[in-house]
Amino acid sequence: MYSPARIGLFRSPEKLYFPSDFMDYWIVFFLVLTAGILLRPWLWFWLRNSKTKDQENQEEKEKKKKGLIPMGSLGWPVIGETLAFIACGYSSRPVTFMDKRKSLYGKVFKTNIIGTPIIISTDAEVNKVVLQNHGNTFIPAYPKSITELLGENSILSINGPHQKRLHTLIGAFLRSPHLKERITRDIEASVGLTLASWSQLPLVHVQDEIKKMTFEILVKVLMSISPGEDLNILKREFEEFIKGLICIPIKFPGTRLYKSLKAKERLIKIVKKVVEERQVAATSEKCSSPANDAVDVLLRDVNDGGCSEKQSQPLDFVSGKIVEMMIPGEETMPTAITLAVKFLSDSPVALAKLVEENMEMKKRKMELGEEYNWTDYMSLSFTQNVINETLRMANIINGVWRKALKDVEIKGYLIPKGWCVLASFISVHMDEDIYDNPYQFDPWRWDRINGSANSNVCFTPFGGGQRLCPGLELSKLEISIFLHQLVTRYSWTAEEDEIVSFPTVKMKRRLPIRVAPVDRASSDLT
Ligand code: HEM
Repeated sequence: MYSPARIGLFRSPEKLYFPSDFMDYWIVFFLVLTAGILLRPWLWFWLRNSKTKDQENQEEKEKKKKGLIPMGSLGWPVIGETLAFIACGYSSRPVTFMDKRKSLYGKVFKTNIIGTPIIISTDAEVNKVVLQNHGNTFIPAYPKSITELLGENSILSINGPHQKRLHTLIGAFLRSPHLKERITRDIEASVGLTLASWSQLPLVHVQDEIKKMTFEILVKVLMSISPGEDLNILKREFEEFIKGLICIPIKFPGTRLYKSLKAKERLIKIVKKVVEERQVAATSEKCSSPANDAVDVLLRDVNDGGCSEKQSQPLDFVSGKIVEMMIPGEETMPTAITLAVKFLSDSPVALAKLVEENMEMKKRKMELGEEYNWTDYMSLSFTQNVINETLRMANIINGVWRKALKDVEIKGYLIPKGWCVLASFISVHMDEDIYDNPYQFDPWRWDRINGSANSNVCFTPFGGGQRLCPGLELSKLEISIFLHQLVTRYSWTAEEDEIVSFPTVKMKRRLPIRVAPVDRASSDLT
């Protein structure tokens, strides 16, 4: 509140009557007016100037932002550069799309695919930052049909602490020596029966036939179901379900998406029966032994109060997660094995070395009268080189799509909020500045590359960072066992075939081969 005493400087204390107060007001008014008149030009200039500076800063920021957005072309309205992208996918060099733009705009560029403006990174370090995802800036971005089929709480699309928790839980189980020891016997049995049946057939299409085996092993790991009628029904429903992963996202009776969603409901029902039986057994016996399968792992977690927000329907939650975990393993494993057979069929020198290494171990084991341990398979260094080289060249998951939740700057490139980024693994795997003769199947290159393949930012067939594939070690073990039995007990001849990369990696003719048993122990190794 105004108090005349505060301006006592302008009056004597004895003149404290109304006109004096009135004068005080006048003096203040006069001073303010004078100051206002004198300061006005300066104020006007200052305000005008500072406004311009704000604008300038804003403009500067926008300019800088624009300058940082990677260069590139968004192509035609709506379709963007989709046609060129798909055409390259169907060719024998799917990476041509990226290579062409890389040479025009640099390692990170923008484009537009299927109506989505997207930044593609062919730079291993940028990919690493995207995969590490510190600060949870990126979320997975899938086509609409996939998000519809997965549901919003799927392990493949959730983020933050729940994703981390589930990832750690599943990863710890899939990497555990207990599982690997136990599953080694199951894998050996499945591979043995599969190869024996192949040798009875005049012609085998590896890509189709191997799926029975890999699915059988996957289901064993996830819920301990053995071959039989239940497994056959499960397989049928699962195949119907995944047909809709890449389809037009229209959902009404008769459409592909609708049929797949119905198959998912039936699939969850079958899995839930297994989960319910296991829950009954779990409550009747106190279990302290290590988990035998993923159902055990998830049930124990929900019973211990984990994943608290899903506690209202814990058995539905567990069943849903089991079905979701079938997706990443179902297609990738058969493709990896099929392409290993393809590359070895075309590389007799590498095959001879593989036979030699595996026969040495087989003879040693026979002499000692020992069973194989999972570590025996993983210790075969050339076999591991063959697997790494297969995964590098096969590019089964050619990259991952993410969406930026805010503006992110990586290595001087800006990924604006709301944009998608494709971290392209295939571009790095086939980059001749990183790998000499990248199109040549050369397992020996892994001896020349310093450091482990598992910690190499230029080698990411299993992704990396927060979402690194939890099935990595299990996959390598399964492929090792398959290759061991194939090359130590059988020989094969493959018919001509080609790899196609769109929409997923496949053999054009499903890789037809003829398999025959051989007794290598008593014959020459080559
Ligand atoms: C050669 C075989 C395989 C390849 C090449 C492969 C590749 C990948 C890749 C690249 C990712 C990361 C996806 C992303 O970042 O968005 C991933 C995630 C995943 N994979 Fe695999 N995978 C293989 C086998 C398996 C198997 C056998 C299983 C299960 C037993 C499995 C389970 C998973 C799961 C659950 C995730 C999601 C992890 C998460 O988002 O937290 N994968 N896989």
